[in-house]
Amino acid sequence: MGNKETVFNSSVKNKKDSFFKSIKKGLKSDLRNHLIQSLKDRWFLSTIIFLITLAVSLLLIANIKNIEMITQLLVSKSVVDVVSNEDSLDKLKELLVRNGIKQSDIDLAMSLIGDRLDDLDKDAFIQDMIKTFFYSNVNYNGKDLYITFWSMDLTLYKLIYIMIADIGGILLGSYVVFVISGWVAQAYESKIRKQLIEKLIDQDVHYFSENKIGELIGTLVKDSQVLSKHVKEAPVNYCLSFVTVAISCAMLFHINWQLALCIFALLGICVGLVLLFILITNQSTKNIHKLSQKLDNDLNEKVYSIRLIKSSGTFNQEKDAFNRQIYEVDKKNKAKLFLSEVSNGLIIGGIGSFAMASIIFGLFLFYNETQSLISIMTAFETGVVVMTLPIMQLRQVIADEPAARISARSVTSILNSIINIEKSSDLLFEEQVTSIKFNNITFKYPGDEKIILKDLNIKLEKNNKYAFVGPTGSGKSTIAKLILRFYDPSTGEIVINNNSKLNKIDLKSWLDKIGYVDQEPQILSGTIYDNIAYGLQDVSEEKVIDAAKKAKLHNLIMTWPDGYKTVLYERGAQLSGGQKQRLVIARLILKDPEILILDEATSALDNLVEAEIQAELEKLMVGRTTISIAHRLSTIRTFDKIFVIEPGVGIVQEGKFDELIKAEGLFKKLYETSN
Ligand SMILES: Nc1ncnc2c1ncn2[C@@H]1O[C@H](COP(=O)(O)OP(=O)(O)OP(=O)(O)O)[C@@H](O)[C@H]1O
Repeated sequence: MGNKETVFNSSVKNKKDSFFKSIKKGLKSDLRNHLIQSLKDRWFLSTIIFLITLAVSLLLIANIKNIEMITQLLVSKSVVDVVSNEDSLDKLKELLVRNGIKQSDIDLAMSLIGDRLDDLDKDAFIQDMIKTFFYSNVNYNGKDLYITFWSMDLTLYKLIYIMIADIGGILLGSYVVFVISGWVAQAYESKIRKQLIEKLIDQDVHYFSENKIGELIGTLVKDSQVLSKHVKEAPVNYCLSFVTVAISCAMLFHINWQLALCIFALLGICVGLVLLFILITNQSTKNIHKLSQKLDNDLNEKVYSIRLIKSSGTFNQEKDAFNRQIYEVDKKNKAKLFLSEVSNGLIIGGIGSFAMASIIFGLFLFYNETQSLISIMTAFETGVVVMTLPIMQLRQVIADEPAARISARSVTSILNSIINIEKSSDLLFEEQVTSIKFNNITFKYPGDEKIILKDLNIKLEKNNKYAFVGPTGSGKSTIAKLILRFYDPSTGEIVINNNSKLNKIDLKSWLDKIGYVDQEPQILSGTIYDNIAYGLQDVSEEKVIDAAKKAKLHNLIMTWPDGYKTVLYERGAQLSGGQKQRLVIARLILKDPEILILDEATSALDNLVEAEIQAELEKLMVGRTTISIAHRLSTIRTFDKIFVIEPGVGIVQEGKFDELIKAEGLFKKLYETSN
């Protein structure tokens, strides 16, 4: 028994702790930081938003007083109407007779006071009657009923004009506030997108292996939008609700504290329950977001590998897999609605029916005080409606908050991600590259224990052609990636011209000297002209055309109706493998780099096209330092030095093609198996 109790107590304690933790976390959330930052960024506009929101709240609240005064004047008007009516006395006599008073008694009474009635100052009588039986603040001057408020004599018509002006002010104020907060949100969304793009472009290559591209794009597109929508709506609505509730609370307590206490106790219960259900649904919102992110990512991946799906005939398999995922998200979303919509129900059904609740409370409290009932209740009704309007508006903001919180977290996690490879430096590399030296390089991919390169010591010199060969996975491409600084070595250093450490020099100034061809030619959607000139500023049209001619691409381009303005599809989908490689070579020719890094540049081509492209590359290699990673050993016959790498061992042979082919070893084996 004691044990059970301890377990129960500790589980209650844990739940309590996690409840308070989630409240604390909520207060310190990334979302809150984003909201504050967005307001700080546009502090002037934010101040205007705050002031106009304050004014709108005051205008809303002014209606409470207005309605109270209008009701008082209307009730008083009925007194004036009755007393001023010439027939009223006769009607009163008829009424008395109908209800059992003798006509003779009435005549006797009238003979006693009848003459005096002619002398009666009717206006003073009406005034007195209203003040005695109804409202002490209502005055009558014989023509109009009015209430003196802040030294103004307010008649019924004046109050109606004020109300119309008030409504106009609320409309205009709300419109202006939402336009301005839209600006603030739009500016923040653009800023966030800009920062995300900058961060992702600056981010290390490794980051894109660790994080899914679909999720990153989702954050860039979807999360920044969700966040900006929240930035647009949350501050205005919270501010409007807070100010309106606070001031109307003061007014309602001033009108009648007992009734106000009942309403605010009810409001407290509803708000508490809404917050509780938001916290309860938080976890399922997170789970759904994760599932949706996975769906986005898979969709992105599958569209990217559509050729694989088409060629493997896995259409139905893929459709089924997606349908399953969509069904799962759908099911979870529907299940979540049971809990999440309780908040909506509470706001619409609970807070929305406060006006009715106030009538019920009012009836109990003022059953025997009819006059109080009419004016207090009318003012109260208005007050409650005014107070609940912004809260109803806040409903959507509250419903969207969990999703906005997750989006804020995704955005923040990208923005706060650490970049290990420093790209900019004061040390610009402007001299010619005479040597690249690998000093005791050991390399492991980040987060991976496997050593890919161990104690690597090599020197690459100007105008020579170097090749790296070896079985698959031996680390050839990794060497190219280290020279391009996709990664920094785990230990050891790469030294340029015997005096500059590669990780200390400005990366752009270094990459300006390198032309890199990947296994998969990198082609962007855009015109063929822009693709050739990619990354270069101020290149003349003549030079672009000249480069295309040298890469044997010009004649093909001229057969297209739009010539150099032809827009390429994504990844150059309408080009053949050979045409893509020629485009990349044209880009290299135009860039005219000192160093060429060719990572299996021709491996995807057939023999005939490969021979043609190889010939273009050979021409390009003249007078440059070339680093080639080659599977086809025939392409490196004329190279100055070939490094042979064995996986897990490192460089096991080096020398010229003719020397290596004669020696017993890995190179000979590779050569024999490739033929
Ligand atoms: N981003 C990465 N994260 C972790 N390991 C990686 C990463 N990229 C490559 N590797 C591993 O590093 C090793 C060397 O890869 P690398 O691409 O350099 O080999 P390679 O010799 O160029 O192979 P191939 O001839 O097949 O292109 C491989 O075992 C590979 O699995």
